[in-house]
Amino acid sequence: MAETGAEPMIRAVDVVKSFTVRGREGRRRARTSLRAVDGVSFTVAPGEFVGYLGPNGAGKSTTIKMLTGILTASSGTLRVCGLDPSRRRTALARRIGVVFGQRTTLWWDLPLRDSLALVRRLYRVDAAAHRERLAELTALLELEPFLHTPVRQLSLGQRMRGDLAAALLHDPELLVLDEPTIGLDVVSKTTVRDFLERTNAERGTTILLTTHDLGDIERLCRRVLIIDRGRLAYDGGLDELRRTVDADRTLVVELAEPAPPIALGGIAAERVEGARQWLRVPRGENAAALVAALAQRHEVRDISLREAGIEDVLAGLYRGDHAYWCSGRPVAP
Ligand SMILES: Nc1ncnc2c1ncn2[C@@H]1O[C@H](COP(=O)(O)OP(=O)(O)OP(=O)(O)O)[C@@H](O)[C@H]1O
Repeated sequence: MAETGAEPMIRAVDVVKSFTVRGREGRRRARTSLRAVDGVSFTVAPGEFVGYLGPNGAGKSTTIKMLTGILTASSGTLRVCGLDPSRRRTALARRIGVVFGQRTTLWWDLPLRDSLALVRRLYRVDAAAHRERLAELTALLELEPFLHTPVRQLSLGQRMRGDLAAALLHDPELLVLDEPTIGLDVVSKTTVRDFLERTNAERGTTILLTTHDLGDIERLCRRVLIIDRGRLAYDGGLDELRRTVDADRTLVVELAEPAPPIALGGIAAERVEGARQWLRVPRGENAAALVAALAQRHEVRDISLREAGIEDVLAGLYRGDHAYWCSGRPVAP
């Protein structure tokens, strides 16, 4: 992370959240303690756009609930905008915006416009400032066509745009998003991503984004934090992550005619479709030598080498393909 002299927007030091889980041990009822977040430390500087990633059940939502004061940490230190979230929840609410993609904070039966007016009162936003900000958000998020529609009649994409407006009406310093593009179609996703990018770049709003959407990650997150089984496993840039993991590449070969699966040394075709074959090139393997050997043995029409995308990198990490991943130690960016 680029450290600045400023106070971090988020500071987490050795944060733990344990839950008591009821289960059975043989025929006995038993209570066990589950560490959903297990000693997580990181900082986020003002103006950063950070992805908070990890497989299902990794501890992302639990972290977000602690950051926003919904849950109290079992131990460790947490400061958001310099405040302890669980003790200063109301003060913090005026300085942050939160959007949960799976549920709305808007009033179900009210038209969107009235819902947003109520948000103004909750956050005690001055009427003139509200008018100005609402006009701006209405234009950016294209809310006009459905401002007078009750929230319950809005499509998912319209509702998400309404929720984003509600979260940003009081011009918060930090925006925390939990799966904001879940279930949205391509056009709505693009609108939401464009909007988030602009909000971060032009207003300097710090954004922490939890998502499983690879498009969100590639498009928006310069830095990612990856959590697995409650532990922080990576903190650094997306490009460094690709390089650190050095995931396998794929050679796509178009032969002159269909042939049985190619086998060259230890490398075999993983997929065959007509004359086209896909070969996984392991890390450290010399792709040029492989191409030369292929050309000697087969009549090749076309060949291309596909670098691992972020999808391959994350899939490898989540599968536990990489040693450091299982150790749970942070990897230096
Ligand atoms: N209130 C709770 N009581 C007991 N266990 C909980 C509670 N909330 C979460 N957990 C457990 O804590 C772990 C982390 O859950 P969390 O919801 O933070 O994961 P997540 O990374 O957000 O997952 P997903 O991507 O599936 O939303 C899981 O094992 C979950 O079952």
